Amino acid sequence: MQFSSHDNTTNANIYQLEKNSKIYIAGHRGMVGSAIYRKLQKEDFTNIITKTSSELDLRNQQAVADFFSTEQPDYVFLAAAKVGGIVANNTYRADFLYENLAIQNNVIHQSYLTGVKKLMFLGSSCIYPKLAPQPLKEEYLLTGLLEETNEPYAMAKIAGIKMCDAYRAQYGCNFISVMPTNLYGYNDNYHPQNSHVLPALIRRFDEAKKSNASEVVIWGSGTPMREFLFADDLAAACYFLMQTYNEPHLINIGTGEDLTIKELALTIAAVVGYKGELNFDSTKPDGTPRKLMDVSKLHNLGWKHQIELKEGLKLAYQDYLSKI
Ligand SMILES: NC(=O)C1=CN([C@@H]2O[C@H](COP(=O)(O)OP(=O)(O)OC[C@H]3O[C@@H](n4cnc5c(N)ncnc54)[C@H](OP(=O)(O)O)[C@@H]3O)[C@@H](O)[C@H]2O)C=CC1
Ligand SMILES: C[C@H]1O[C@H](OP(=O)(O)OP(=O)(O)OC[C@H]2O[C@@H](n3cnc4c(=O)[nH]c(N)nc43)[C@H](O)[C@@H]2O)[C@@H](O)[C@@H](O)C1=O
Repeated sequence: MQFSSHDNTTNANIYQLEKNSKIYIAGHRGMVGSAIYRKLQKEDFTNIITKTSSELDLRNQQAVADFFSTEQPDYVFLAAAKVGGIVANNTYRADFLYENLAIQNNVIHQSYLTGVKKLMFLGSSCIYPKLAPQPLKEEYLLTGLLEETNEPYAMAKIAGIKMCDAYRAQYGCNFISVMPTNLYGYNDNYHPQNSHVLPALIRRFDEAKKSNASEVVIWGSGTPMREFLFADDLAAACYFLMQTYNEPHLINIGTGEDLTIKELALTIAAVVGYKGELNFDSTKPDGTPRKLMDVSKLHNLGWKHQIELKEGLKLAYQDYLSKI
């Protein structure tokens, strides 16, 4: 193992993923983790290890230490987290901060102790300042105040980025941080209150269509802008970066295209086949006015998304229908 200087530059040993490398996907039943699992299976990886949260609670320091010292994974995708939409983030503020810090502290530290060759930490676009210039460049991290509704979650994610960088700088660990934009896809969370906007509206429009409701409630003003990436595209980007990217700091993953929440609602209504009216509920928070990712760093490395929003929405709606 090489020792690094304190300037956070890349001094970690670089290894190549092998088809029989032991790969731990933390959070493999979630939307992102299951997409990464599918991708690795498709690429013929033969030694993927997984645990559900009831088999291994990643908040439990001793349990995580025992797991890592027994299993000794070579590579780790850290896709386990407490995740939710704007109201869940704002309501369960303590849980979002505590649980995410605990999970990432345990997994990152034990990965260091057991000599994991490379770890990928998944952050989120909410780490950027609420009113940062658009599109969001990686260097805008910590240049302004965060959006209030998800500040605890964002603080945990920022700590995760800094932790990966600190372990790289002090111990030469090849731990990388990727920042996905808002995601959707198979195995999404369709909870009426706690989910993100896209799955929430798929459900609400589908229920309204089936009950012949004359209107559908959309939270907030409908004017905030969001960018959406299909989770299987995200998994492909994670796989690409796990093979090719070995730098400190962070890298954005997104499409580089966004739309208003009203436009999103109208697009989902068309995919679902709902023909009634939209009713905007101004008692609900808007959150950040816009968070469009600058994806030039990722594009320059040679990766671009494949699944456009309309196509992804059809796939997500089919998945929703297959599960209700
Ligand atoms: N969804 C989105 O729009 C975005 C997500 N991200 C990031 O991507 C990552 C994955 O998110 P996503 O797939 O959507 O989330 P999900 O809620 O779909 O999945 C989260 C997974 O984490 C696991 N998990 C949660 N708590 C624990 C725990 N205490 N111990 C062990 N496992 C636990 C769950 O395991 P189990 O099923 O076994 O209970 C679950 O499978 C997160 O880091 C998130 O911050 C980033 C940007 C946007
Ligand atoms: C991924 C990202 O997700 C969260 O941030 P967010 O982007 O604000 O997430 P959201 O999907 O919940 O909302 C997007 C917009 O949509 C509006 N909106 C309309 N109607 C519904 C609705 O029915 N549900 C929800 N949730 N939002 C709705 C809502 O009012 C807001 O203006 C972070 O907390 C954090 O978790 C994070 O990193």
